[in-house]
Amino acid sequence: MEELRMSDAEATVDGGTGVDPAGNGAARTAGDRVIRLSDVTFGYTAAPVVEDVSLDIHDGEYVAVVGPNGSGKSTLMQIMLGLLRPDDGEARLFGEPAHSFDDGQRIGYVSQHASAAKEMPITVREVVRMGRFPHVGFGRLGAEDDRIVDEALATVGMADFADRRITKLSGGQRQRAFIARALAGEADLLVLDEPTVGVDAESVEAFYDLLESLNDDGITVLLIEHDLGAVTDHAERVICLNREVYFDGPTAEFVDSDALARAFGTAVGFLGGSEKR
Ligand SMILES: Nc1ncnc2c1ncn2[C@@H]1O[C@H](COP(=O)(O)OP(=O)(O)OP(=O)(O)O)[C@@H](O)[C@H]1O
Repeated sequence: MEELRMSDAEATVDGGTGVDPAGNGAARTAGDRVIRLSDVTFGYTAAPVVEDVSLDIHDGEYVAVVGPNGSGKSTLMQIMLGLLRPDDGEARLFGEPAHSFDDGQRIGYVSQHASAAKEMPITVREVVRMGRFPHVGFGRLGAEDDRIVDEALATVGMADFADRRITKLSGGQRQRAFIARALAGEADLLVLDEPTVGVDAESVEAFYDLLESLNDDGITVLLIEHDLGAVTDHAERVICLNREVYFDGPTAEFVDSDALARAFGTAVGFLGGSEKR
């Protein structure tokens, strides 16, 4: 899937109950809810691949979605972002029905497939400048936009690579460039679908350190991840999915639970550090 950019609308929040099934963010209010799924069921055919999922994700959280291959993680993500509409139940994004949400500047999307931009003969700076396009329409970028682009490049440690072609970067550098594009767009929700597939181990660590520091700065991070070590090292909350939600709560509790084994239908142990399973 391509990077997702939506347009500009004042975020509204529902006046919901603030119910927090995961027990996360108990002190938070309904006002800072980013995503709400209520009894969501979806199937590409008659058989559901996501069934009866209810959860809230709040502003500033760092949430990882884990589960076996084909367990519905990407589908769930697309429902959250309004790209797929539930057959039953409701998905809300920044308080609006997800399918009609159109605020491109609020969401940055990075996947292992990254973007068609990675094949294009353009520089890192040009990729990052794309993040400003929703802000200036078809107009030209001004000095303030360039300042924001430079700041985004510096934040992800890519200032020295600004004039390098995106095709000449390593996988980890390329993902940093796409994060910078999201930052330049002033996204406050970063959605990442297995962003480090094909990225070398050292860069993976640095990449997760970067995500953590962005999260510390207040950006909400929602991550689909196969690397359970990265999840346990970095995410504060885990949603374990296999069609249904098997676990939704703090990472430390997930590690001690049998949710993973139940979701995978087999005994699965945690691997340390950033080892892959
Ligand atoms: N566009 C589609 N049309 C029909 N079936 C689909 C489509 N996309 C996914 N599926 C099926 O839906 C199920 C869930 O797929 P999904 O990609 O959401 O799982 P996932 O957990 O993200 O998988 P992976 O970890 O392998 O990427 C799978 O059985 C998959 O084959």
